[in-house]
Amino acid sequence: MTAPLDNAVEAPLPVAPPVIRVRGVVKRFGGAAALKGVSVDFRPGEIHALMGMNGAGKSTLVQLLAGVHAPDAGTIEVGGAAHDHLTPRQARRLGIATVPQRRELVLGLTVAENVMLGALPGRGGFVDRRAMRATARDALRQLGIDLDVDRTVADLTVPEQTMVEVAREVNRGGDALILDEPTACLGAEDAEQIRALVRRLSAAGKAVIYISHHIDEVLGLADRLTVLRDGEVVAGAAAGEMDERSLVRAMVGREVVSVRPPRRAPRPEVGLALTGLRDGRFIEHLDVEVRRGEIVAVLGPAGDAQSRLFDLVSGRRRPGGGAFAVDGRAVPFGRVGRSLGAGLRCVTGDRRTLGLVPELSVDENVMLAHDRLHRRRLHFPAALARRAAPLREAYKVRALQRNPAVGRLSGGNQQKVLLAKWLGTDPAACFLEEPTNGVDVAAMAEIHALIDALADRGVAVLLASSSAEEVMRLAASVLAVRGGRAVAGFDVDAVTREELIAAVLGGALREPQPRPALQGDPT
Ligand SMILES: Nc1ncnc2c1ncn2[C@@H]1O[C@H](COP(=O)(O)OP(=O)(O)OP(=O)(O)O)[C@@H](O)[C@H]1O
Repeated sequence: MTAPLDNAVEAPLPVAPPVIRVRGVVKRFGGAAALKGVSVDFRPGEIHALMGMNGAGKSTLVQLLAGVHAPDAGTIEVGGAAHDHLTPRQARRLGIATVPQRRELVLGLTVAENVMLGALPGRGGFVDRRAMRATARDALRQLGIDLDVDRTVADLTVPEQTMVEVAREVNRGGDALILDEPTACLGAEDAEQIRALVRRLSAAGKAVIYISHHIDEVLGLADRLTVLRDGEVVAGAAAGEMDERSLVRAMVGREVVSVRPPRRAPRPEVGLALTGLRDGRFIEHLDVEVRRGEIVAVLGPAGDAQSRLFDLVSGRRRPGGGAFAVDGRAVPFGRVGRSLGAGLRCVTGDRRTLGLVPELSVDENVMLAHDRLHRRRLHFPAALARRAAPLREAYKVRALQRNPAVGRLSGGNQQKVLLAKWLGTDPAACFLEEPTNGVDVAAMAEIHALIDALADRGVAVLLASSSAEEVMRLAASVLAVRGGRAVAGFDVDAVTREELIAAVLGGALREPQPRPALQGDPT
């Protein structure tokens, strides 16, 4: 997007003045600073990536821009006027629009109605549907989005829904668009559609503020990078001036190396067995056997069988047929208590709605499963804190306050709480759905090491993932699924990443995550 910088040879190209200038902003939560004097400029026509580890302050910064929080010090200058804080309404009026990770659309309404939400054209007290459809069509066309405006939003794919939301924000006058991990959990093709839209936004002169943990993606997309660490800007550069290594170093403060331990021979006992599993729609037929001490992966395109498998194995839904057993004992489907009693722990990939209770504290969430299993009802805060402390430490849960509501943690730290909650309960077998969703490069290496340690302790680990890198890092064998049916089985040491991707669906797997350098001897 921007011309390569070669200041030594040529005079720098004129750069557009910033649409937003952030100067020295400080934000404290309960006395602890999430942002410690951050200054950064966002320019029109520029894709500006905000990078940083979990809890670095990225979301807090964009929340100040969107008027969700007020800074404790510093200013936000928009279009030349300085503000010591913005309200959400002001931010929107000034053209700052946010497209959060979770879609904010009315699913039962059409594309046109959603694009025009809040600005429906009226005639004689009625909505002028013709004008509404025409304006929506035009708004989509201007962004190069090819969608039928009469379709119901519930029927759209996830990337199509993201596009509708972006179109709505631009139609409402958004000049600076904040996109928070818009490609998280998307397959490669869907993610590319979103990136193409982002490029069109910047070509149309919009300032794009892009939060992502995907290093490859950011290096290929962004014009400018700002790295936050512990609430401070530690690097700011044109994208061409940083590579994967310098970016990881800036984010983490050191190199990140993931050590893959030699794979131990699993024990002979089968810890978890799924036989002939089918649910009529997402899973056609699945047989999987995981021995104690083994990690077996089910690799499929993002959104394919993984979450349905979680629903079936965890007891949320009953399948159309099949059987499952833990440690050789049959467990009835749909009976959460029975499968917990048998020693199976299932960790959802949807921490927000299924995994955690956002209003409860970190300690309460960490101990929730434990206390349920041991039928504990009384919670004396000091005792709870004492019991939660070793798990918080093992899973490196970081928060500004000692024990905030879990909903206040950064996304990656919420993921660590979820893993601690279930895996700290001494499982015989576990099912992990996308366990490193939204975590940073360092946390990913730590979580992978914790999963290795589970297998070392003899736990049977079934991993459902849409990341070829992740399954190659963790599993000994991989079952590739496509359309809910197992299409091939692989020994990880005898397959390449490309072969895995080809088996699943020619590139529809999750985007490569930040990749810690790998050390170790996969025997
Ligand atoms: N409302 C809040 N109350 C208390 N602490 C908060 C609140 N919002 C954020 N924090 C804390 O501020 C710090 C920065 O969080 P933030 O969500 O900005 O990080 P992030 O860089 O977006 O991380 P991630 O990549 O995990 O999403 C974290 O320690 C978080 O727990």
